Amino acid sequence: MSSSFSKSSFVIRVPATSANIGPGFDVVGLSLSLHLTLTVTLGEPSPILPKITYSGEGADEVPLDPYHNLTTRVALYVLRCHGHRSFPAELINIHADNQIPFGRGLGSSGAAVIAGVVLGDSLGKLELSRERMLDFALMVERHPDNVTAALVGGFVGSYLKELDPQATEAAQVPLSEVLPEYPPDAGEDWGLSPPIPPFGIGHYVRFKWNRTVKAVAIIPRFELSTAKAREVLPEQYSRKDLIFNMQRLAVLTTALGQDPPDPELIYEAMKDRVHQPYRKLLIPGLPAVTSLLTPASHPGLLGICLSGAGPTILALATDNFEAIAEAARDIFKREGIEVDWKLLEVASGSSVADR
Ligand SMILES: Nc1ncnc2c1ncn2[C@@H]1O[C@H](COP(=O)(O)OP(=O)(O)OP(=O)(O)O)[C@@H](O)[C@H]1O
Ligand SMILES: N[C@@H](CCO)C(=O)O
Repeated sequence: MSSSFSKSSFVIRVPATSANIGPGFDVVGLSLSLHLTLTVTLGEPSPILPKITYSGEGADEVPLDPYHNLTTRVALYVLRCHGHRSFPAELINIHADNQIPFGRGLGSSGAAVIAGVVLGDSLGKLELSRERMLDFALMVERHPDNVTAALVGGFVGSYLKELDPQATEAAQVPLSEVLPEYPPDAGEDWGLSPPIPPFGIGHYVRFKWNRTVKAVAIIPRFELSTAKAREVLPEQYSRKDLIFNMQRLAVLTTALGQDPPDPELIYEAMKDRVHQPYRKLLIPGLPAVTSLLTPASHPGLLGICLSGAGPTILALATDNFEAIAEAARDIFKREGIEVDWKLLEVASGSSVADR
């Protein structure tokens, strides 16, 4: 990932992601072909704060003040950790064009965070490694599945490393210290002592992916915040349920790379007992969609699950995409829920390019 400041304009592109893929709660993520694209314009140094313009998903609700927008707040965090007091004076405009719907389980916040880390890296000419970028992202979004897949692309598994007590404390500082209220009150200095991430918070590996497998995203027309969808989960699980998920996850990570893919194996391996059963209360139609659509009823279907924290449903398939999506639409309709659907490919990770 290159970052040069001699460019007058550059473009950052970050994909959507689907986390969990059934049993891999907070562990696996898949990058998908919807993007958050930032076009960054540099010019003559100016004391005026950079202007943010925005189009696409979330345009009616996203803050355009660089001190309040998630992406620019994260960029400022990265810059502050490297001795910069504020945005560079040469930063004139950031245009964000976003295809990733907010609060639907397609990793919009993870993409915004990764875009911010990459932006901070480029503006500060930091040349951070991907591993170090992940450390910064994990100080903001603390489950690694979405941000890792958005950063590196593909079908990815990740874990948070067990750090020594001092580093553990450093990695767990409250979010309000990582992304403080900006700007400071008049006369106050926000200083140059933001919480620096420890090194190596997250580790990841990319699994094989069979390119004939596509993702049908069935997207209900309502938002569900990740925070709300995590609140309904229990603190503890039975041994039986954990073994159920681990057995399936171990099979799934290899099964989705095999050629040809085995629908019987994958369908069962995408079942989950750790998060989906609890989230059905927030997503009417979820149990019906994940149980009534099968490879027998819809040839080409491989498996079906909740995408991230929901409410989007992800169907992995090699064929029959429209019939799968329309069948899911009918089930949601019975619950009074309208949906949109998109056929998506597995995408590359985040990138920076000259304009
Ligand atoms: N491009 C963006 N720019 C600024 N803020 C964003 C952007 N995208 C998302 N956000 C913020 O993230 C929030 C959505 O995050 P949330 O974690 O609830 O859902 P999600 O990331 O879409 O879903 P999931 O984490 O389940 O995949 C939005 O309401 C908004 O505040
Ligand atoms: N693993 C996370 C992904 C959502 O960001 C969850 O399911 O809550």
